[in-house]
Amino acid sequence: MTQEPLLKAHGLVKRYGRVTALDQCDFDLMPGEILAVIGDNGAGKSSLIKALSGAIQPDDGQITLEGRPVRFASPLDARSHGIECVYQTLAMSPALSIADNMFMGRELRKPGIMGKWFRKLDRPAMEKFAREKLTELGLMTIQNINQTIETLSGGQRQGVAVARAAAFGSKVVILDEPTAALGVKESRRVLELIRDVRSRGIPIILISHNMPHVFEVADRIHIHRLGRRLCVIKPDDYSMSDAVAFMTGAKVPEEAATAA
Ligand SMILES: Nc1ncnc2c1ncn2[C@@H]1O[C@H](COP(=O)(O)OP(=O)(O)OP(=O)(O)O)[C@@H](O)[C@H]1O
Repeated sequence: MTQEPLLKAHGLVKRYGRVTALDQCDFDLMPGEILAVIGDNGAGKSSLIKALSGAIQPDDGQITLEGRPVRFASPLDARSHGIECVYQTLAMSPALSIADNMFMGRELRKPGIMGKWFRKLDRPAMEKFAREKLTELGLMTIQNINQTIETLSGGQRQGVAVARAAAFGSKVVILDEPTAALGVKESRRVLELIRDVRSRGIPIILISHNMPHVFEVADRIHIHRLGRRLCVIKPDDYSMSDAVAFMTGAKVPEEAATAA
């Protein structure tokens, strides 16, 4: 029995004035896989993940989640469908604690008769949840859940952002260049974390320019070129230099690879 894609897009178009960022772009993410998205600068990778995570609305095309058509009005809307995106900027508040950053807009509040915004934060419950999620992903090298984000290393910050996405992103986690600003050891930890998230059954879309990282963790690689999916390859079938040659147009993939 062939598996159906969990998240699928067909014919996505996004124009910014005279620039066509997405040009009839197709996409599919299978359940439980790590799918890398690679492409040259300006190829349209960010536009694709923004469309899939509700940050922009495509001008044309369809997105389906678990076989049902969806149209995300905002990132919040995509989140409510279980799609979490960790952008390069991480969107964290440096002066707030790890626990506070895990929630950000989804804080747990104590019970009461008043409206949500008037009830006190349930700090013990938030700290417990944050501790559990970080422990689940083996991230408890962080000593204190009340430590502020600004006191963490780059890798630990990225870890908290990934843990937050994995904790709330029940269906899909999208990571935009998660190892870009990190050293060798920290990158390694984040790659392990990505595998841990997959082992919990959550598929990951990984946007990266780092070919060794992509080839190390990806199950499949979506190669993006000139606003559309050029082909999908499996890391075992091609070399990194083949992938770069496809990305830049120096080499044309044979037909068979598009069905990978
Ligand atoms: N908000 C915007 N306004 C105008 N043009 C935009 C906007 N966002 C993206 N573009 C253009 O759309 C095209 C695709 O950009 P996009 O950021 O999606 O590419 P990318 O593959 O993610 O690039 P990079 O790897 O450099 O981040 C580029 O030509 C870019 O200049």
